[in-house]
This record gives sequence, C-alpha cells and structure tokens, in this order.
Amino acid sequence: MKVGLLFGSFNPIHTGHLILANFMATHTDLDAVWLVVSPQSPFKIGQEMLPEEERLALVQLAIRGNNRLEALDIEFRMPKPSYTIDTLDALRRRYSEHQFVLLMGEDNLPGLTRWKEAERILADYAVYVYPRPGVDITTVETRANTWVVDAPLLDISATFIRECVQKGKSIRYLVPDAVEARILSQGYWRT
Ligand SMILES: Nc1ncnc2c1ncn2[C@@H]1O[C@H](COP(=O)(O)OP(=O)(O)OP(=O)(O)O)[C@@H](O)[C@H]1O
Ligand SMILES: O=C(O)c1ccc[n+]([C@@H]2O[C@H](COP(=O)([O-])O)[C@@H](O)[C@H]2O)c1
Repeated sequence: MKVGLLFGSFNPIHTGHLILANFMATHTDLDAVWLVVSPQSPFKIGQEMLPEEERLALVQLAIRGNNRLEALDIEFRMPKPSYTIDTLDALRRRYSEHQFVLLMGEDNLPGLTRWKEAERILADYAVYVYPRPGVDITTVETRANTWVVDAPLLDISATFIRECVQKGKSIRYLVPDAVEARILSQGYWRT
C-alpha cells in the first residue's frame, strides 16, 4: 500500500483536515491516509492542549466509517517532543510492506529547515505538498521527491475552532457532528 501521513496536534481535528485527508486518499495514487496524532509538536511546547487520548478519540470519531482513513497513536509511546523523522523511521521499520508519503501544507515548507533532520526527511521520503491560502506557490522550492497536489481546501484552523467555542459561537459543519457534540458535552475551551 502507498500511505499518506498527515501529522498534527489535532487540537481538535476539523473539516479542513478531513477534506484534505480524504482528497489525498481518493484523488491521488495513495491507497490510504493515516492521521498521526502528535502528543507534543516541537513547535507547540508550552501550549495548552487537550490530553492526547482525547485528541485521538476526536480523530477516531471524525473518521468513523471511512475505510481509507486511519488514526495512529504511535507517537504516544515515543519520546517527546514528537519528531517526525523518528516516527517516519519507526513506521517504515514496522510496516516494511508499505510505502510512506509525507503530506504537508505549503505553509510548512519554509519552516521545514528547522525540523529535526529536515534534509533526511526530504532525501528519504516523498512529500506531497498542498497549497495553503496566502502562500505563493512560486516561492516554494520544489525538490526531486516533492510533488504539489492541488487539493481543495477549507481555510479554517484548530485555533479558529477553539476561539469559536470559547466565544460560544457555532462550530457546526466546521467539525463533524459527532466531534461537535463531544466538544460541547465535555465543555472544552469553555472557561
Ligand atoms: N484547513 C486546513 N486544510 C488543510 N490542512 C490543514 C488545515 N489546517 C491545518 N492543516 C494542516 O494539518 C496539519 C495538522 O494541523 P494541526 O493539527 O497543527 O492543526 P491546525 O488547524 O493548524 O492547528 P492550530 O490552529 O492549533 O495551530 C498541519 O500540517 C497543518 O498545516
Ligand atoms: O520533526 C520536527 O522537528 C517537527 C517540527 C515541527 C512540527 N513537527 C510535526 O508537525 C506536525 C504539525 O505540527 P504543528 O506544530 O503545525 O501542530 C506535528 O505532528 C509535529 O510533531 C515536527
């Protein structure tokens, strides 16, 4: 299988992630997309987050019934912060029968040089880059193993979802119904 990997904090997962993941899993040569929940992004240290188990539960609710998408908790049992190259290597060792592709927003490419072993990520793994609003595609360096996929996107973020909930504003359709129901019933970001 050729598997796309979408790494994220997913605090919480939203329709933007889901549109992208499902498009990649169904409109490209990928057979599946795995959503890897990162307990601790190296770039979000000190930021308050829902417990990783709860972020994973929300991802599982969101993708229920979609057999091309899967939620992964592999980073829960790895050292923190969660370095993507270490997870890529662990996945490759564990699933040697699969071919892995990293999915990445264009907005993340300039910052990639600050990632652990960025050069090796690009040398050892294919990357499918999708455009993000406000980023000029011509400024993005395209490399041998990097492919731009013109996926339809929704311009929302987890930050926006949390802000809406904090202000008592609706998040209907911005997250799946089951995710909305759980966020509201648990009272997340309300106080
Ligand atoms: N609307 C979106 N469409 C496509 N990709 C997205 C969207 N929002 C986030 N992503 C990408 O999904 C991955 C995981 O995102 P992450 O969990 O950090 O969510 P986020 O919405 O960017 O969170 P936050 O607002 O809390 O920073 C990142 O690579 C991010 O660039
Ligand atoms: O490997 C790294 O050095 C690295 C640096 C920054 C971010 N990442 C990963 O990228 C994903 C999205 O991170 P963020 O900060 O945009 O939520 C998440 O899975 C992080 O672990 C990874």
